[in-house]
Amino acid sequence: MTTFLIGFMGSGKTTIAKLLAEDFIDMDDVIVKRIGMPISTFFAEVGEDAFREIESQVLEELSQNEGVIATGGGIVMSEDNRRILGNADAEIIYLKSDFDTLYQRISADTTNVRPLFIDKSREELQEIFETRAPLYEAIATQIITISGRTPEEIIKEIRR
Ligand SMILES: Nc1ncnc2c1ncn2[C@@H]1O[C@H](COP(=O)(O)OP(=O)(O)OP(=O)(O)O)[C@@H](O)[C@H]1O
Ligand SMILES: O=C(O)C1=C[C@@H](O)[C@@H](O)[C@H](O)C1
Ligand SMILES: [Mg+2]
Repeated sequence: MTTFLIGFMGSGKTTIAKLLAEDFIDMDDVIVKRIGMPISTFFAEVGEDAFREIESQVLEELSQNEGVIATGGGIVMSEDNRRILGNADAEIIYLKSDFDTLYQRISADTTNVRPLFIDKSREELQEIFETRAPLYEAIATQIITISGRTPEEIIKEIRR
């Protein structure tokens, strides 16, 4: 069985995946290895479109895998990606949150500076969030509200 974690930047996909399975796969890490540079550098030097193509390719490959997979926050933007996720015999867990919580976390996370955080204003990022939110909801098989809850509380609910 495959478990995909989906959700906006900062929703805790990587954090929760790590707690669910030691040998989890983080799509962003797979992509960083493949492109040989940080995602923010790739966005600046090659562009977001090229990133999205690689992201789709990686998703296609990983959809054959077993185990826990943390996806990139933008995975739901492509119809192809949504089809791959929908066709995979997989659990798709949406880590749902309000925008303010996410923005606070993204701003505070100095170890992982997201390219969209650098490039966009708060208002632009909120617009992206509002476009994506219904897409995450639509493909999820389980929706977990994460605001105000610890990672331990969240994995307890996922396992229940
Ligand atoms: N339940 C939680 N409560 C408080 N802080 C959390 C929680 N889950 C994650 N965090 C913190 O929020 C930040 C973002 O978490 P994480 O990197 O796991 O998100 P992500 O969904 O993988 O983001 P991205 O899509 O950018 O990869 C980190 O600093 C992490 O420590
Ligand atoms: O939300 C997004 O569009 C992104 C989220 C990250 O996981 C990375 O995949 C990248 O920074 C793009
Ligand atoms: Mg992550």
